[in-house]
Amino acid sequence: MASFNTIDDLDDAQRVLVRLDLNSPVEDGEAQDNRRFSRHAETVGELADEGHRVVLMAHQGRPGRDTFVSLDQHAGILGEHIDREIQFVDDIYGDDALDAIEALEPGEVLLLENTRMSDDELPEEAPEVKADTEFVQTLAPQFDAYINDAYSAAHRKHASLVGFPLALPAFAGRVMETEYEANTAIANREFDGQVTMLVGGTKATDVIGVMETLGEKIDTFCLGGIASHLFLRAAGYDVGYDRHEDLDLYDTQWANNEDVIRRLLDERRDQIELPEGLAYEDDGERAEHTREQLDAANHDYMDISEETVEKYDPTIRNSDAVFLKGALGVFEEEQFSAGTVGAVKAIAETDCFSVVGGGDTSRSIEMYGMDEADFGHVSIAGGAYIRALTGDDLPGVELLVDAAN
Ligand SMILES: Nc1ncnc2c1ncn2[C@@H]1O[C@H](COP(=O)(O)OP(=O)(O)OP(=O)(O)O)[C@@H](O)[C@H]1O
Ligand SMILES: O=C(O)[C@H](O)COP(=O)(O)O
Repeated sequence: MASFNTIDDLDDAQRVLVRLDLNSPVEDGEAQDNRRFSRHAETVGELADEGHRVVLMAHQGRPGRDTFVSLDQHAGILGEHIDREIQFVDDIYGDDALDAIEALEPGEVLLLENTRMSDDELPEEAPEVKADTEFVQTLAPQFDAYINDAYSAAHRKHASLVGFPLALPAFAGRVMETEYEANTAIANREFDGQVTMLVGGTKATDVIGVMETLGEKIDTFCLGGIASHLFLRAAGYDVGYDRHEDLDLYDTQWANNEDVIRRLLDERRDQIELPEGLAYEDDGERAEHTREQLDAANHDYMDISEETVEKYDPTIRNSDAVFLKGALGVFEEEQFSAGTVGAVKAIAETDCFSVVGGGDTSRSIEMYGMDEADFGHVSIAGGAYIRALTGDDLPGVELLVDAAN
């Protein structure tokens, strides 16, 4: 097990810069509370109680998406979880941010604006390049220590994740510690019987990219969400194309993954279960198309069909281990929840080891009245947890380990 320094190793009364992952669902412009807030509250509360001056960084959404919003609401939500005021400044490393940081008293907490509003945060680049950005070079001198608590974003090489560990003494927060331990232990575990992975969500690139490596470990992949549409497109069905100019869900991910999808269908076809059909909205009601009826130009497909739910059910129930990454449909709308809820309920009712991962996907457990105790591990990480399953290092974690050595 790799070792890094944790907040137990911090000196007293430090000025600390803490990277959280508060990336949340946004409905009608409003950030929704979710378990990322309650989990990070432990780290933030502890640092404030210890008398450190605490400055928080986090991202929200991706530029161009409707989830790409300010973090002003996040400060209030996190504050409720730690029962303490969290100040917010709509700036990242300009004068307003520096003044607010300077004015902090011991035990006070300040949240900076969405890191992805700085051009220096994205794209993914080497840590040395990120450490040299104005973002890191301006903020780092204001602090004694950098704490990374964002395990669920540790697979990204963004400035706030990989730049600061080269510029400041670096430590792991409580969420980083517990998620890293749980996910690494799971990645190293051997399972005897049937191992199934349910793959869905919108971030098809994250899941398809690791399916080839995981193909040695996983017996069956059951597909839903955007990944399933791209596999159906490769199989010749009329789905998996962008039809809204402002929403790039399919075509870029298709271009980035077409070769892998075709290779997987060629070499691992017997391990991959695809939807028999998909559901869409017709006059406010749920309606379904079989694969042959799919018609991408005229419909948004929001869930796997009922027949697909029935097909995946015995695969799940006959498994000794089940991993879920990404919702199988838009479960936030009840009429498109059948795929995700059907799968999650089957996992909960089966005597198997299970992991439900993903910031959004893990919300389906509370939303549909299920009990977290019925799952082996509920991770607030999605992309990072399946990357960890492949045994590959996560850049954000690697840098913490390097810092400790
Ligand atoms: N057919 C679909 N069309 C549009 N959205 C979908 C579809 N199927 C699933 N989704 C959405 O996918 C979202 C969850 O997947 P996402 O890829 O964002 O992963 P996540 O669980 O948040 O993991 P991570 O932590 O990696 O972001 C859900 O909010 C759900 O509404
Ligand atoms: O929600 C997540 O998985 C992390 O916050 C990373 O977000 P990203 O996939 O937009 O980089």
